[in-house]
Order: sequence, then structure tokens, then C-alpha cells
Amino acid sequence: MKILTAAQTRAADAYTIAQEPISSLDLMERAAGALVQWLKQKYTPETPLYIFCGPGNNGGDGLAAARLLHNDGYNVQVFLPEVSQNPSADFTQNLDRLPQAIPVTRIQTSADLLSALPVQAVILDGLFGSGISRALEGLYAEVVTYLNQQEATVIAIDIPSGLYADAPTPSESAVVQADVTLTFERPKLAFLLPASGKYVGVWHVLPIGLHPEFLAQVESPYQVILLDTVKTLLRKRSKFSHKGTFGHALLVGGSYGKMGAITMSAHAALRAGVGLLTVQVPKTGYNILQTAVPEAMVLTDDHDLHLSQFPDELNKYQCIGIGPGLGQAEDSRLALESLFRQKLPPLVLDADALNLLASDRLLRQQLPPDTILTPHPKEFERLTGPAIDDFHRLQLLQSFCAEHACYVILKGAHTCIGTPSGEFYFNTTGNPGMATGGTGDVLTGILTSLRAQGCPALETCFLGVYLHGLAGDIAAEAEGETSLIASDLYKYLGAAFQRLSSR
Ligand SMILES: NC(=O)C1=CN([C@@H]2O[C@H](COP(=O)(O)OP(=O)(O)OC[C@H]3O[C@@H](n4cnc5c(N)ncnc54)[C@H](OP(=O)(O)O)[C@@H]3O)[C@@H](O)[C@H]2O)[C@@H](O)CC1
Ligand SMILES: Nc1ncnc2c1ncn2[C@@H]1O[C@H](COP(=O)(O)OP(=O)(O)O)[C@@H](O)[C@H]1O
Ligand SMILES: [K+]
Repeated sequence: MKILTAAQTRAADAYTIAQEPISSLDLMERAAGALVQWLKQKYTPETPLYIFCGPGNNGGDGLAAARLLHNDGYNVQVFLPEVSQNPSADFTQNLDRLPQAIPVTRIQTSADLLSALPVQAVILDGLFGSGISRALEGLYAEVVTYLNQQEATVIAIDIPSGLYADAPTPSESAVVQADVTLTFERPKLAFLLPASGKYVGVWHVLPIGLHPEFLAQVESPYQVILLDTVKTLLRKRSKFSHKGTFGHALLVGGSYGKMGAITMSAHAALRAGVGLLTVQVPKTGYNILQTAVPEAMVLTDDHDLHLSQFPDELNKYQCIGIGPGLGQAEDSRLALESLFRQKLPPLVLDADALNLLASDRLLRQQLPPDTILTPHPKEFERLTGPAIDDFHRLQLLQSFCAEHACYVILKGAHTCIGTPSGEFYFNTTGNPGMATGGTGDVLTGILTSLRAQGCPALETCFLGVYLHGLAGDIAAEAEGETSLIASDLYKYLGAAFQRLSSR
């Protein structure tokens, strides 16, 4: 699903208005109708609803929703901070249409704000939407601060007021801290990035029927990975398939004190369906691997404690995953250097393999094309240098992928896949229970397995991050977020595959 910028959303509006055709006021009515439908499923008419409306169309949505809710018997009050001299036409029309019976409080100074709203109330934030053009200051900022002090649930209309949809929000701006954001048609880029996403709470997309022709034609490098896309990537096992059908993966990693990392990758690779798995570990890891993962074949390095060479005959593997628990010994760096000079099957690089790359520019230049790299933000910073903000980090991601013709899976709450051709794909599965050591090692195992089974690089990234997060979501349902540990991810990977194929 493409993500649109604020400018593209305006163009989508204009196109829909002209081509459907529909008046701008009716389009607002449709948006308000979608809001009301969602709210009515969640709240009873007795719930006090406090609707704060700014001067633009976001405020117009709030006013239209107030009318529709009131007509359905809901307990609604409207609050209008009075600053702007130029309300939008659709705001004015909806203010005129507001039933007399709805109490309206005009806020001229912060003294006009009630002391505190009831805890069971719901606040609808319709102050500003995607039309924000500068930092919120003065009375608007005071209203935002007041809303942020309330214990009542705050639901943002379209986007939390004060937040920029697709650029860094100025640090001096007041921003509404929403519990829930009900956004129209498409999520905003800001929802997916850590510094801005924290204001959004749980977000839901409400379709409002923007013109499908526009949505199909508009170009956007930003996309959200959807269930429907990922589902089509699952492959059925044919009756006469055998272990040779599902590829042979090689995982390389582990060092003294870090054998757990490569062990978890190995479990995950097997649960992700690879036909055969070989794991290369330093000698110290032999008994550990053979005992913990009896399904895997084990090769030992000449060195006792860390990697010093790769096995011969690399071409019998369909993918090599390198990095979990690897360590950063000089021997290991040299081994990578000689590896990159060979003709290789596809690679997945993680953890210390990335740190070794980061420390050696020449090594980076030899990176085989089509490699999948899986850095968390700190590892990514080591590869590219520091980012000024989340949007700059995306630029760095784009140039890194283009320069090295590789796929980078930048891990986080909304993991972002960068491609050599400059697209960004954001994942929507996963939860904060996954913020625990070893979950990244599991991802490496899954990706190596899928790639070894013949999945192309981008499809491997889609399927891998989606399944990894879905396994995390199922694990959180069963174990709770706090107690979720990395091994739960491969424990529930089978359930994730099943859920994906059944939906
Ligand atoms: N397709 C869709 O998704 C649909 C979207 N719809 C809705 O429209 C919303 C976008 O509406 P919008 O363009 O009118 O912008 P919005 O954010 O309400 O405010 C702009 C006003 O605020 C002002 N202003 C700006 N910054 C300011 C500041 N810092 N401090 C003070 N003032 C500031 C600005 O004034 P100016 O910059 O000109 O001075 C202007 O008057 C969108 O989020 C959604 O809710 C639906 O109705 C229909 C379909
Ligand atoms: N808040 C979160 N929401 C969703 N996924 C998360 C969250 N925090 C971490 N994750 C996921 O957990 C994994 C952590 O990987 P990483 O930092 O490499 O861990 P490790 O190095 O311990 O294996 C990533 O796939 C990341 O996307
Ligand atoms: K808003």
C-alpha cells in the first residue's frame, strides 16, 4: 500500500472531487462518516465526547462528526480555539450546520479551558491535520498541552495535531499525544518513524473512497507491506517434494560466549522450512550445536573460539547467512574479505558481519550485489555515519542500497526494507515484546532459510520480516509482551505460517 505525502493527499482529494465527481463538502462528510462509524463500534452514546476543532478541514471533519454523532444520540461537546481569521470554507459550512443543541465552547485564552475532563471521556483532536505549515505556538500550543495533561482517551483525527505528515516536526512545536489515530485512506510516513510515531498511538486506516485511478497512478517510494501481498508469496509444498527441493542453507557465526545467537538462527532457519541446514561454528560450539539443534549438520572452524575461514564448496549452498554471535576478530574480517572474492550464492549479513563491514571501507566496496543486510539503527549508523533525524536516515538508507546494489532491512518497531531501486517498504507486524536480545538472530535464520528455498531477495525480505513480526504477535498473545523471549519467535513461527496461509 502506497503512502502519500500531504501534497499527494491534496492532489488525491482534488482528483476525486473532479473525477468522481463529488463536492469537497461531501467528501468531508464521507470522512466524518467513517470516523463516526468507527467510534460507534467502540463507544456507547453515554460516553462524553469532547471535540476540539481547529480552523481548517481537520476541524471541519470534527464538526461534521459532532453533528453525525449528536444525531445518533451521542453526548457531544465542541471546543473552538479562536485564533484564525481565515477558517476553511468547509469548516464554516459545517459550523453553520452544527445543531443548536450541541454545546460549543469558544476558547479565547487558556482560562476558557475546563479544569479537567472526565477520565471516561473521549477527546477527539481535530485541531490540525495534514495542512499544518509551521510549529504550533501560542493558544494552540496551550490547548495541546492541556489535552496532553488529560487522563481521558485522546483520539486524533487523521494525524495528531502539530505533527508533520512527511517531514521532521520542528522541535519547538506542541504536538498532541494521541492514544489512537484514525487516519484517512493511507497511513502517514510520520507514523512509521520512531521520533514522530510515538505521538500517534495505535493507528487505524479509514478508507474514504479516494479515487482508485489516482491511487494506482501516483508514484511513491514509500509503501506499507500488507497481508494480501505477503500471502501471495507463500509457496505450497508439492506432494512429491523432498528435502532437496527446499534448498541447503549455511549459517556462519557463534563465538565463545555467543553460541546462543547462532543456535537460535539455526532453529529459526529450520522452522522457516529449509530442506537442509549446515552451521559452521568455532570448535567450542560443536557440542552445543549438535545437542541443541540435532536437525542441523555442523562444520567446525580450525579456530577454537571464533571464525577464521569459510568452508570449501560454497556453491552447494543456496544461501549463506553470516553474523549472529560472530565476534569481530581480525581473522574473521580476513575470512570475509576472501569470501567476497569468490563466486557466491546469495548472502544475508547481520550483527558482527555488519560491524566488520562498517570498520572496513574496502570490504564494503566488495559487497556482492543482491546481499540482504539486517542492521538495527546502531549498526546502520556504523555503516553510514549518523543521521540528523529519521527522515535523513531514510535518505542514507536509499543511498546505501543504491551504492551497494543491496537490500537493507533497517530493524525497528516498523522495520523498513530499503531496495537498490530506491523504494522503502515498512512492516506492520511485531510488538515491543520483541525488544529483547536474540530476536534479530531469529530474523537472520528465517531470511537465510527463505532465500535458500529459492525466494528472490525482495520477496525474502517481505515474507521474512512479516512472518518474524507475526510470530512475535502470536507469541505476545500467548506469553505476554514482557515475558516474550527470542526463542518464542521460532516456537510460534509455525503458527505464523499457518495464520498467514489461512487468512
Ligand atoms: N483526502 C483526505 O485525506 C481528506 C482529508 N480531510 C481533512 O482535511 C485535513 C487537512 O485539511 P487542511 O488542509 O485544511 O489543513 P488543516 O490541518 O486542517 O489546517 C490548515 C489550517 O490551519 C492553518 N495552520 C497551519 N499550520 C498552523 C499553525 N502552526 N498554527 C496556526 N494555524 C496553522 C492554516 O492556515 P495558514 O497556514 O494558511 O495560515 C489553515 O487555515 C486532513 O487532515 C483531514 O482531516 C477531509 O476533510 C476530506 C478528505
Ligand atoms: N518495539 C518493537 N516493535 C516491533 N518489533 C520490534 C520492536 N523492538 C524490536 N523489534 C524487532 O526485534 C528485532 C531486534 O533485532 P536486534 O536489535 O538485531 O536484536 P538482537 O541483536 O538481540 O538479535 C528486530 O527484528 C526488530 O524489528
Ligand atoms: K488532528
